[in-house]
Amino acid sequence: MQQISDITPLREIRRKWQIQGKTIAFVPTMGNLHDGHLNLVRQAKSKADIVVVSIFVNPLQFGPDEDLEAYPRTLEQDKAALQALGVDVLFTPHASAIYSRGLEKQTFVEVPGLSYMICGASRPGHFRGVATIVCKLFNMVQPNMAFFGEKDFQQLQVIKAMVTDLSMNLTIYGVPTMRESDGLAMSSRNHYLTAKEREKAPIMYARLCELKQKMESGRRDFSLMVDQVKRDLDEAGLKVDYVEVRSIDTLLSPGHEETELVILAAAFLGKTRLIDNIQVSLKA
Ligand SMILES: Nc1ncnc2c1ncn2[C@@H]1O[C@H](COP(=O)(O)OP(=O)(O)OP(=O)(O)O)[C@@H](O)[C@H]1O
Ligand SMILES: CC(C)(CO)[C@@H](O)C(=O)[O-]
Ligand code: BAL
Repeated sequence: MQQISDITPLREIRRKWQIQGKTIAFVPTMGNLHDGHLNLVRQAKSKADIVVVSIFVNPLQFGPDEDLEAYPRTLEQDKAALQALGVDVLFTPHASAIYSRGLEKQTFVEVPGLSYMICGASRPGHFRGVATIVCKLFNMVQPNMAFFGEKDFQQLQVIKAMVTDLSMNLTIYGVPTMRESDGLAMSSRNHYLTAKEREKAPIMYARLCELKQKMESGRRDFSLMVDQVKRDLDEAGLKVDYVEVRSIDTLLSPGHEETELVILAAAFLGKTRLIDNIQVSLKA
């Protein structure tokens, strides 16, 4: 595996692969890799000749009071894991090269609508930061396909909308969420949890699973059931940001006829913001 931090050598190797007729898969990350990330890499390897992974903790997607400084950085450990999986290139750009004119002057990409709701309402500017960095990374790596986790479901929808709206020439794959054995979605931010918080954390997914089951068995009083989930999480000591039932494609509130839904939730457990989601089909 080759580690590249500058854009020029990345473009050179990209040109070589192009001449050789190789297909290129890309997995963007912020590092501190766990099995959820590694599973994206495995999927990427199964579909393309070449796999490029990026590690870049993107300042543009963090709010002023968020955890940019504290975000776990574990490059050596990450490199060993990616090497073992047979990744071809690890791209680790520096912020000064990515945002060479400074964050304030940076041209940005914003996907309207989808970026302002749910997580976007709680984290203003977050999805603008995500869309901008992903667009820039796509321009640098020029992949044929890119892989994103369903754990960040709204992010996946924002990226798909950006790719469609800007006529980008690549395929986006969503990969199911990898979980710990007690159901907690794997996340780099789980490291912030104290031992006591870690014990409580699986309750969010457990309540989402129960809600899904009730919906699929015919109950249609979504808002009453959502309120109950919020109360349960609150009683368990989580500070709920949102629990929402949305249409899977648009992430808008579902109409009566819609059958393909997603339940999305975010809550603080101490200082840690946990997010999760589960897909629901009312057809069955
Ligand atoms: N448990 C998981 N299962 C599947 N994909 C995941 C999982 N966790 C993260 N990903 C995906 O990995 C990619 C990189 O995510 P990121 O580096 O932000 O990791 P993270 O663990 O989600 O960290 P964070 O704590 O910032 O949410 C994204 O596409 C994300 O959706
Ligand atoms: C897609 C991403 C790498 C962009 O910084 C980030 O939002 C993430 O890790 O999910
Ligand atoms: N996994 C999404 C990146 C973020 O929370 O900033």
